[in-house]
Amino acid sequence: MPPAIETVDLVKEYGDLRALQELSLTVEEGEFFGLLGPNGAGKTTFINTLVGLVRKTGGEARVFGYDVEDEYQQARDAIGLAPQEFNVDRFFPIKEVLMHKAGYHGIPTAEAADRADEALKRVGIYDKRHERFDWLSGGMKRRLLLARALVTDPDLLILDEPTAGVDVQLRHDLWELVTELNEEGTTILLTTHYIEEAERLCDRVAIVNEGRKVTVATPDELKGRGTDTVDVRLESPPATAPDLGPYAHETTLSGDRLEVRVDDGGSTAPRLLNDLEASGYEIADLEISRTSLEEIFVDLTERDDRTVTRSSVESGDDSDGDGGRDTATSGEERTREQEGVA
Ligand SMILES: Nc1ncnc2c1ncn2[C@@H]1O[C@H](COP(=O)(O)OP(=O)(O)OP(=O)(O)O)[C@@H](O)[C@H]1O
Repeated sequence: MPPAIETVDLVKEYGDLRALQELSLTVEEGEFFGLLGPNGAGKTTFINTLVGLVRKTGGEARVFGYDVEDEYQQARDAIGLAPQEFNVDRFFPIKEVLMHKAGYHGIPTAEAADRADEALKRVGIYDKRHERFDWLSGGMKRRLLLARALVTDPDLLILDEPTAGVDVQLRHDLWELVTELNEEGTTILLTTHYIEEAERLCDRVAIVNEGRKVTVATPDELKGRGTDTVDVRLESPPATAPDLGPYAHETTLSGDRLEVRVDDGGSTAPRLLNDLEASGYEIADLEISRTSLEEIFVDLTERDDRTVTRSSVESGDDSDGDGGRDTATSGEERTREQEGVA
């Protein structure tokens, strides 16, 4: 079976701007894969290339072995996309929105109606099926985007910041639902600013920055690359920080607290304690803090205007809007988007 997503040296230029720079990524079938990166890193461009909303400038992109341009329909039929922006026809009852979507993918009307009901039940807004999109709350709109992505029963579900701006309850509901879908065999590509979300859900994550792949790893591997801090409280602190072995990358003493940066806090702490005790220090307390994925992410993508959020605080990125973007979008790209084919 070919990979769910395979890109080789993928390039996208918008005029002078290289939004994707030789980006090669492989997502295996059945994976829950996270795409992380600061604002403007190229995540949405990557997704839009896969679903045919953006025409690549160079390189290759395949979905389950189908070339996203030469075999557009086969590739597109395998994907369910819940986009970042609400690109939904506002004037139709939401059940019809879902039926139209199924229709684009060649699903007959009666079956489309059943699938629409099923998808709306699955995301928990079946009782709203006769209402228009505009009348839904923000959280329900997010649920609807997911239902629309599910109505074609896709093998690859792409979620572009699905929990941006939703409340904690809905975030947890969505996490549960996408975990279930993944367990049922759906491959998932998720972009998110919430590090906690990637850590909790993803088998592997790719960190991208300025259109380039920085790294691909499991969340645990990534965390393993950071340094931990062992925080020791000393009974009778010395005037200056003690000299420790080369395992201590940095040693800072403030009052009775000695902070030591090491590669792996769990395995280094006993040695550190021994060394301190052998030098005559009495230890009152010890605490190890692991580097968070967020810190690693920031290290890897360091920029002045980065936007990374850890909690349920809105990242504010929704406001980057569409202003000016369409100028670089071809007529065909725009038409597909407006038709809700995305
Ligand atoms: N249609 C377009 N025309 C011109 N520039 C564009 C267009 N779409 C995206 N860009 C630019 O390409 C770069 C990558 O944008 P993209 O939206 O893919 O990033 P992103 O990682 O999804 O960001 P965010 O996290 O803010 O959604 C940015 O510099 C953006 O301004």
